[in-house]
Amino acid sequence: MITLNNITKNYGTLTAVNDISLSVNEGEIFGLVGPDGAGKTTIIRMLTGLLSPTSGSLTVLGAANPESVKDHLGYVPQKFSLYGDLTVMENIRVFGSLCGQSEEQIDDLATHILDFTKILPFKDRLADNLSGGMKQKLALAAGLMHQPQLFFLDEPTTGVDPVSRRDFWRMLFKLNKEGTTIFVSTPYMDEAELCTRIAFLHNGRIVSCDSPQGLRRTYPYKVLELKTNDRNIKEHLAPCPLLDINMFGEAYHLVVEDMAAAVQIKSALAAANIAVAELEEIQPTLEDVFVALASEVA
Ligand SMILES: Nc1ncnc2c1ncn2[C@@H]1O[C@H](COP(=O)(O)OP(=O)(O)OP(=O)(O)O)[C@@H](O)[C@H]1O
Repeated sequence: MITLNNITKNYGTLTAVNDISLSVNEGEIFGLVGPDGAGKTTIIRMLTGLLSPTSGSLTVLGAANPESVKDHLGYVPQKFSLYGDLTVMENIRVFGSLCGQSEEQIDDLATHILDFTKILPFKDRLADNLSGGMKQKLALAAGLMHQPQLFFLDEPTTGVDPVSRRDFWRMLFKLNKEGTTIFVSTPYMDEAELCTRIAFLHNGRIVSCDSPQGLRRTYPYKVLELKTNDRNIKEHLAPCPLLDINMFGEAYHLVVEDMAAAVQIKSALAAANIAVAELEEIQPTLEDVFVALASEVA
């Protein structure tokens, strides 16, 4: 469905995408995962034909020029521009008319898609008056007016509340089950978990590409989860052989070479009179994996 061969994109002297190669198969939900500025938007814009690579080659649905297959591609850009002074239905009709369909076809399809994206009850509401989550659903609906074979979504849930994000992903799963291949970028590791395969992007390079389970298997360290209310843990554990400490919600993830470090950690905590609710080995999260991979290449 997609191949990228040694793709580089420079903006002046800045290399935004650096010698990237990957392929995406039909039926996948492929995630491009990385922090702000990693190069996600640039890659999606090259794959949708909006930007040309500086060097390297690519194919999308078998075509070297994505422009030539654009009727089969859907694209929800990161900054989707809705017509705020038009209603939901009017916005959708605009996108339908760009696909060269008759008015009747557009109305039938729009009703079906607005129903699918659960915004049909709001079809007469001005886009400006939609909540953030509903705006994203409208963006998804607009992208679907193409009935795409391959659907690109650039950080579609950034800034959307957790419930709407879950709702949004349910729709992506359903679309995927119905045969649409999905290529989605996200900075969220919980969304990365939902993809069939992900490419971790860091400073324009792919640092690893595999299924979430495969990436976890490559993790070379152990992670101990420490639950405590104390917020000076880094200080107390300074003498211990820790590779890294990161906060995850209310807990700390302590990265260690091997479990022998646990004994030292426990005695350092006891010496500092720290009440520990829990200290146990856990499976590394994708965020643990990403942090380790990113620091290897930094
Ligand atoms: N038109 C441009 N001109 C110059 N630099 C650019 C341009 N577009 C992007 N960049 C730079 O290229 C790098 C990659 O940007 P890109 O938008 O692709 O990353 P991203 O992973 O999508 O991040 P974000 O979520 O912040 O958009 C960044 O350093 C960005 O500042």
